[in-house]
Amino acid sequence: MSQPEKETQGSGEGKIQDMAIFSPPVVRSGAGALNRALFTKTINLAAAAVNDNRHISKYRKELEHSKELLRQDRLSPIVNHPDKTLADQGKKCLLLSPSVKAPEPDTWGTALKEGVEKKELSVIPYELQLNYDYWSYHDVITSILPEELHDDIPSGFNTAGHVAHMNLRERYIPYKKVIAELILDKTQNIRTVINKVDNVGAESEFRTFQYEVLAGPDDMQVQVTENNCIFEFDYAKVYWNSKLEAEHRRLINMFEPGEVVCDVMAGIGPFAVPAGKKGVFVWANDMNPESNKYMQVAINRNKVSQYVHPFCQDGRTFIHHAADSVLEAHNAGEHVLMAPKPPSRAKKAPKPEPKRVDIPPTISHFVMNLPATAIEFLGCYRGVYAGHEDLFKDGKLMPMVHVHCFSFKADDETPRNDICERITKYLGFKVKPGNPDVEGEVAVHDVRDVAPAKRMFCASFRIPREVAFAKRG
Ligand SMILES: C[S@@+](CC[C@H](N)C(=O)[O-])C[C@H]1O[C@@H](n2cnc3c(N)ncnc32)[C@H](O)[C@@H]1O
Repeated sequence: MSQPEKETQGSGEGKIQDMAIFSPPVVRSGAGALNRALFTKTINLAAAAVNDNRHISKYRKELEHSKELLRQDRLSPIVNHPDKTLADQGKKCLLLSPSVKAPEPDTWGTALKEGVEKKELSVIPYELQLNYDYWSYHDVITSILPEELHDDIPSGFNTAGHVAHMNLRERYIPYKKVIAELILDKTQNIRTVINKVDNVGAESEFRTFQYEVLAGPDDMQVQVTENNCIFEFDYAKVYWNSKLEAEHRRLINMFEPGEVVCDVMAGIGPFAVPAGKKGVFVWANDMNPESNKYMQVAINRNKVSQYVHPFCQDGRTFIHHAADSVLEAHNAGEHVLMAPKPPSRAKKAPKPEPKRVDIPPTISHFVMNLPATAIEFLGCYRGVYAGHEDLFKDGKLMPMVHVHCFSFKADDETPRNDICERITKYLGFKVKPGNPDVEGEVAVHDVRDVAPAKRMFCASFRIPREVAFAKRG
């Protein structure tokens, strides 16, 4: 087993080599448990003992300027004097670069020499103690993993509240416990580390995954804040991806207060709940009963129940159902009363009336974030407004669909053309890349990388009139 290392300074080494003395001991102790004690190291340096503390900042500046001061991440160059009696009197030292040797005045620069001549400084040896807490995740893991695994060190993970979710590659599996403990130690607010267990074909229709707990308690009940809303949920039972926050915000920014949005695969409501908070009516559906349950929790927690209506249906049937039930709600005069801003105390103005906001008759946006298959649901828009041409007269725009999907990673038009071909096939209407406000044209937004050759996109287009007003089958 490797032992804690004691490193001494070589002489006449280059700067890069000097700084290598700050790397952690190499501890290739295998895949077992993380032995933090092995990461203790003593580094022999020189220090400038400052005789009068009033001179500290002057010499700190001068030695920094002459590059004799130690500059090392996460280390302050000002330390207590190594002599306990002097330290108790408050005496301080400035740590010096490894190229300065205490017993060799010819390694001292002018600032140091002048300070010594004036008897304001003395150059002394200094044993710097570093331990496990000092080194970063990357430092420690590099010293544990064998060199052949250094090319692709696992460093990224998804988080959901206090849970770090890894997707470790096969060759790092023997080190999974060590990696997880390190992540726990070196990442603030992480209490549990899990690894996705790859069972071919086991990916659930609700986009949840099988996992194994690598470190910390098996506690998947998490709380996250996204787009100013709080979500509490069981990460083992519902879909959540913190990397989608910007995409959620991008679409939410397109929704206007008082419009209706239909989120066909809403999950626990990361589009719906913040949209509701800005006064958008949302028909929010998810087929997973657990998502529906936690969406209700988020609706209550964020006080958006007037605006966000949760449903638990198959998205395929929900598209027609939503269009019909929004129209019914409108016809029934459903509305919200918005509390007015309280009048300023100075003015004795009468209390303003609450503002009435009616549910409009039609849906302005449909959101479909189920990238693996949502395009295949597009046939369900056929007849969504059958017999309701009147609702879209006088220049009223047709609803906009935002459908998420995967395609190839390429700098040219290939992914856009591929997506439009698939939309054409499932919508039953010829579309091409272009301006989403023009019938038959689609704007394709590049959302994020998901795999080396695969990206996630969002295709936005208005439902063609021929599709929306077709007879229902
Ligand atoms: C990728 S997640 C997206 C959830 C949410 N929109 C978000 O951005 O986090 C897809 C969701 O679709 C739901 N789902 C899967 N099949 C469905 C279906 N046929 N109808 C409605 N929802 C479905 C899953 O339960 C899951 O919550």
